[in-house]
Formats: sequence, C-alpha cells, structure tokens
Amino acid sequence: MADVPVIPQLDLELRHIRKRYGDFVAVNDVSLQVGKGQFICLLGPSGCGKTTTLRCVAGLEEPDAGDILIGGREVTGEPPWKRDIAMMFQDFALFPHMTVAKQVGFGLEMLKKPKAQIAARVAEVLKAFEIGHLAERRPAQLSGGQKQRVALARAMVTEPRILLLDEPIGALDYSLRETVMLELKTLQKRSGISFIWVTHDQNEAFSLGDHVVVMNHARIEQQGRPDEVLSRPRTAFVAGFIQGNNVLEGKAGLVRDGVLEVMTALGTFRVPLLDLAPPAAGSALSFSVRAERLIERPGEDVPNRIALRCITVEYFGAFRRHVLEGAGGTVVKYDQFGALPQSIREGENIVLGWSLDNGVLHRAPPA
Ligand SMILES: Nc1ncnc2c1ncn2[C@@H]1O[C@H](COP(=O)(O)OP(=O)(O)OP(=O)(O)O)[C@@H](O)[C@H]1O
Repeated sequence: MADVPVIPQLDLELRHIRKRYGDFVAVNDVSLQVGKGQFICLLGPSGCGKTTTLRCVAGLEEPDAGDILIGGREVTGEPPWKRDIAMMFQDFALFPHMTVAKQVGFGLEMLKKPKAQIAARVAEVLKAFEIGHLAERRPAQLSGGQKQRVALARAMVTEPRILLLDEPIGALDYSLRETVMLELKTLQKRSGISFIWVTHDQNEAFSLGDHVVVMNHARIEQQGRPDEVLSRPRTAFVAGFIQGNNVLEGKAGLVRDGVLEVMTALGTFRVPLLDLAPPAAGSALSFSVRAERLIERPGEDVPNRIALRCITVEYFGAFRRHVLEGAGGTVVKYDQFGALPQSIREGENIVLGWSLDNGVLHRAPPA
C-alpha cells in the first residue's frame, strides 16, 4: 500500500486576501496558515489592516479577492454564524441587562440547545473560568477583569474552532494585564481553540503568540515564531517597530566569504548575507543589531566597533538602557541587565561592538 502523506489540518487558511474601501487598499495580498489550536497574534501600527483582516475571517467584511478556508472548508461569502468562529471585542460588548449566567448561555440558546444541556454547560464554563460566584450579577456589578472573563466565557461556550479577539485587553488596567494574559494563554492551550489576537502592543504579541504576524501598510512584512521575529527582523520596518533594535542605514560595499561590507555614517561594518543575494555595490540598504547584543570595550577580534558618547541612561525595571551618540549624531541604544553593576556613565566616551552573527541584514519591504 502506498504511503499517504499526513497533512495536518489547518484551522484557518487565508490565500491572497485583498480588501479595498473605494480606492484605498486596507488589506493587500495577505496569506496566512493557522495550525490546529495555535495562538496567532496580528501585530502592527494603527491603520495597518489588522482589524480588517480579522473582520474578513469573521465574515463581517467580504474580501475583494482571495480565499478563506476554516477547518479546510472554503467559507468566503458565508455569513459569520456558519463559520465555526466566535469573536471578542475590546469593549467586551456584554448585554447590560443580562446576568452573567444568561450571557454565557446566550450562544447556546441561539443554537436552540435543550435547556438542561445549556444549564449544565454554563455551570461547567462558569466553573472553568472561576466566575461561578458572579453568575447572578449584571455587567455594571463587575470589575474590568471580571467582565473580560465573562466575555471570554461567552465566546468560548460553543467551542468554536477559532476565537477572534480584537485588542481584547486594551481596556484593562495595565497592572492587571500580565495576570490576564497568563490566564488567557492557559485557557487557550487547555481548550485547543485557535486564537487570532489583534494588537498593536508588542509585549502582548511576543508573550502570547505561538506565531506572530507583523503587518504594515495593509501587507504582512514578516511572520514566524516570536523568537525568530525578535532575533531576525526581516525588514527595516519590523526592526524599527520592535523595541530594542538599532537600525543602521548605509550603502552596500564588497562581499567577501558571504559577508557584506556596509558603509554607514558611523563607519563601515561587516554583516553576514546568509540566504540573501549580494546587493549591487553602492545600493542603499539597512541592517539591525539588538541593543542587548552590543559588547562593551570589545577586543580586537570583534569585527564591528563604534566610538560613542553616552548621552543618557534610562531605567526600565529589569534592564538599563544607555542612549549613545556617534559620528553624525547617529543614536545607538545599548541595554544591560539591571542586576549587573552599571559600567557606563552619562557623558562617558566608550567603544561598543558586536560579533558578526548579531548583525541582521534587511530585505526590501514587500512590493
Ligand atoms: N469601513 C471603512 N471604510 C473606509 N476605510 C476603512 C474602513 N474600515 C477601515 N478602513 C481603513 O482601512 C485601514 C485599515 O483599518 P484597520 O481597522 O484594519 O486597521 P488596524 O490595523 O486594525 O488599526 P487599529 O489598530 O487602529 O484598529 C485604515 O486606514 C482605516 O481607516
């Protein structure tokens, strides 16, 4: 018997989605695959097309081109209730007059499930979300975190294949977010439901997502595992958007042994090409180096070195950021663990460097 390849079923597949509003293209050629039970974060600045992409998946917008498959089934053109999805919005959209128990059971009532079955399922979900004691309260009697849990319970009660979440914790107090994120991640893993989470907050995206999709100007600039996107930003936009990168612009020089020379205002640096084609000599390009990857007072064996002056030192909880200035006023950031003794003072001149493999050459943005 011939071996049949096992193709893992995808919860969602977007194939070349395009959505315009008049002449304005809000989503341009977006393709995405979501495996079973994955946690996907759509990350990007305001107006880049995240919500429109989500609304296309939900069936609240019809794409002008492209296909949407949910659980391997083509759903483009089908209404939201036929798509095996649920949605959760930033304002939670709870019904003000309904008790928590009623809200949570609402989706099952719409599906006309038997009363006893609804009661049993609601009790189970209230328990799982630890909101059983709130069953008879109305939204006005709940805290922000509790409303959030009720909204999530309501969305998950019908066990949809995919839950679409648009900035779901954007309205929560900052001090609550970390706890809520941890809870959500645990619930998501336990339920096996795929989450597609829209956010402009990179901390959310990188701490929650199994897969992070970075959008800009209606297109996907990069997608991959959080550690991949963090350590190897594909384009100058992604590198600049993600905290902690130094993005240096320059011109291409010679290539030797797979290493490109880049001439910048700060000096000439060596950056590995990896799988990129050698750029034409003199062409404009950029590369990045993460602020925590810089080395203080590097030895002669470190190929990339810059003379800088420390302008200021900023304190961010676990780390300390040095803002330094080099030739032509170019600013460089250097981050050091807060637990280490401070070794650079404001006003001090210092040489920083980085090893070859910490320079990441960028590709041109998608055309
Ligand atoms: N109904 C509409 N009619 C016209 N333009 C629209 C409509 N909906 C969205 N847009 C435009 O499409 C672009 C993408 O909007 P979208 O809401 O998808 O962005 P976003 O990345 O979710 O932004 P935010 O983080 O601010 O919510 C924006 O420029 C927006 O003004």
